[in-house]
Amino acid sequence: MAKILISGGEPLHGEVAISGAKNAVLPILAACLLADGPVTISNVPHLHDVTTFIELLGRMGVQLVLDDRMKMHVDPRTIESHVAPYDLVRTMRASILVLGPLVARFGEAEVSLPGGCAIGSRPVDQHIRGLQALGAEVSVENGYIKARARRLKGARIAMDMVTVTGTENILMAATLAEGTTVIENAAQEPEVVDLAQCLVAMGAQVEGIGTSTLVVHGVERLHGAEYEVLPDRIETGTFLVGAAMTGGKVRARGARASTLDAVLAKLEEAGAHLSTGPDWIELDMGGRRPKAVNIVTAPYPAFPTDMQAQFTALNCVAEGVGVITETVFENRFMHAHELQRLGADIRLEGNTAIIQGVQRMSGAPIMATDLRASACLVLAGLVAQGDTTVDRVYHIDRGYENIEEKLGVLGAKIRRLPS
Ligand SMILES: CC(=O)N[C@H]1[C@@H](OP(=O)(O)OP(=O)(O)OC[C@H]2O[C@@H](n3ccc(=O)[nH]c3=O)[C@H](O)[C@@H]2O)O[C@H](CO)[C@@H](O)[C@@H]1O
Ligand SMILES: C=C(OP(=O)(O)O)C(=O)O
Repeated sequence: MAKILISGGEPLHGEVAISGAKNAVLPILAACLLADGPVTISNVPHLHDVTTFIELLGRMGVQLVLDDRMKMHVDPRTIESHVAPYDLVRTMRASILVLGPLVARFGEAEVSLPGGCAIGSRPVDQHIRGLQALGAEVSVENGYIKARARRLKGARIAMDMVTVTGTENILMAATLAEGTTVIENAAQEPEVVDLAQCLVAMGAQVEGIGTSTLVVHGVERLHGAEYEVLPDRIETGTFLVGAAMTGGKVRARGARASTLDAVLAKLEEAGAHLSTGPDWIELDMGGRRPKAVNIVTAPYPAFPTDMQAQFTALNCVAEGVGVITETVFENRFMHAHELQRLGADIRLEGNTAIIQGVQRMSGAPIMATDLRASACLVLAGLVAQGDTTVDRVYHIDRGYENIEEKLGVLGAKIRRLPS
């Protein structure tokens, strides 16, 4: 298994280009199943999850071509299978996003249950309940969700909790339903907004985009379109935290500050000087040590759970005590044990981590357990004295494009060790 080796101690300095958002491009690729013509997607990030999604759509018969300008041309007209098999779904939860589009457009879908993963049990009951409310017959047999419907019918659906992919699945399904669907307690994440805007570009009628109530007036058909994926706010936040932890100065180019309010507020609280423009964010730490910050994760617009691990790493070397409370996933502190191996002072109490910042951490071999945990460990390696090797970095390739190259350009001493 490939590892990443980091020799800590170099402040990050310079400019880094932000890629398209993983959590936006995946639902947008799923939305292509709804169209009756080709869709062209630009700003597609080169990520392992994107490759897996392309393989999934390809197995269904969808034609996908990446041109020399990094635009993805998706032609769903050749689809011949409505099955998402276990071997692909198990490697990527987002595969569940084909469920709504398949049943809405083709009247049937068979999608493997994604199952639990490292950060929590992650059930899909809300996806199933929402489709049933739209009139689909849904059963779970032999590990597969099987859904059927002649044509979905609009309904009022109140989600029991805010779920990002749950909202996305129901939103996509509702675009081709007969009549109007109201989704209450909908997720407001920027990636949900991006998907909704892409659906509108394909001819969908959606009101309330960006609010907790989405109103979808079903249409007979969706057509092909061109759409540019929004920049990745979590990748952006990760580089900014890296700059803050190392006392450096980094400009994230192609970033959208409006999607990062809660994260930028915490970076300012940590002592960073921030400036923003229409498509960039610059963080200047001026060589200072960050101050510890308290964080409570929650659905957007509150602080994102996908940035929790990175701020846990920041608190490890900050001045003072930081308390981090994780309210979205029940098992998202596995990085804490690995950070302790570097000398971090962390006490876990249920869903809370109490972190006493230390003057310095020291390099050690550590192991990534999930995507954002691996990013957090790489950040910790940037400030730990000596060499840190992060094992199981396949997790990081799911969601970060060329992370070691991008950090290398910013001055980090980092390289990938082949397996
Ligand atoms: C591909 C993608 O976009 N992934 C993101 C998405 O994951 P994902 O969409 O899977 O996460 P959800 O928003 O659905 O999960 C939020 C909470 O709701 C629970 N839940 C969810 C659905 C359901 O049917 N039943 C249920 O109980 C989950 O277990 C969790 O505790 O949002 C998460 C929360 O912002 C992010 O961390 C992930 O990066
Ligand atoms: C948890 C994440 O992704 P996924 O939902 O695909 O597992 C993430 O992006 O941090």
